[in-house]
Amino acid sequence: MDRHGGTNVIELSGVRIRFGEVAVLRGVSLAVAKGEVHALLGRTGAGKTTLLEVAAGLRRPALGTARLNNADPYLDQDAVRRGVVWREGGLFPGLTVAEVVDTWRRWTLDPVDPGEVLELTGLTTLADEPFERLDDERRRRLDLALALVGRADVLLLDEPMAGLAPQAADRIWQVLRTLSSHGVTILMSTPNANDACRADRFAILDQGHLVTNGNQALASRYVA
Ligand SMILES: Nc1ncnc2c1ncn2[C@@H]1O[C@H](COP(=O)(O)OP(=O)(O)OP(=O)(O)O)[C@@H](O)[C@H]1O
Repeated sequence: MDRHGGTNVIELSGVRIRFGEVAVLRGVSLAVAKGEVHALLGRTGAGKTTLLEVAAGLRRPALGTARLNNADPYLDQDAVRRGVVWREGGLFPGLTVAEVVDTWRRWTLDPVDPGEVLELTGLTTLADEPFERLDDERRRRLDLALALVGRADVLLLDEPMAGLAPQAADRIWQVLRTLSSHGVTILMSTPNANDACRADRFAILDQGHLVTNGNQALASRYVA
């Protein structure tokens, strides 16, 4: 049971993935409760993106199971509204922030009101700004806004603070906390021990194994 009295939204059990001779995930189990922010801490190449791909239903484990709201995310794309943000977001040149959101909404069934996503991500005052003028941190917030357009219940975020200065990373954390307080479940990867320690819980991915219930002392050994 999670802290909202429901079951876990994300559940991975014994997940194994191998690329040729290389075993990247060697039996990884992980559960994330509704409204929880869960970090995956690991060095470059540890397999964090691969794990997020499994949770997003983009990759099927050779062994083990993945469940989002009790459904297989690979087979049942509609069981849960998921928003996924990879490190290289792809957007539309020449548009303002509001136009980017509007364009995205046209591709989405039953999209959220644009004002709502801009407010949740703190972009309301930047609605008329050409998105190319946004700095890295605001671009990340726009990526989050787009991920939310489809009423995502689950966000899978690949290194959402990568390359940001501490103050800019704080701003992203504020947005994640707002989303979590609205019941959005978040699984994010990070190579940064400090960010991992700011999540509700974190787990360390090391040599294909997940060390759950990571603590701060353990995390500091894994700083990238
Ligand atoms: N499609 C693929 N084919 C072969 N090897 C792959 C493939 N995708 C990833 N890998 C390898 O699997 C390992 C884990 O990659 P992954 O991208 O999941 O790690 P990561 O923890 O996200 O690291 P990074 O921060 O570098 O992205 C790496 O050694 C990578 O080279």
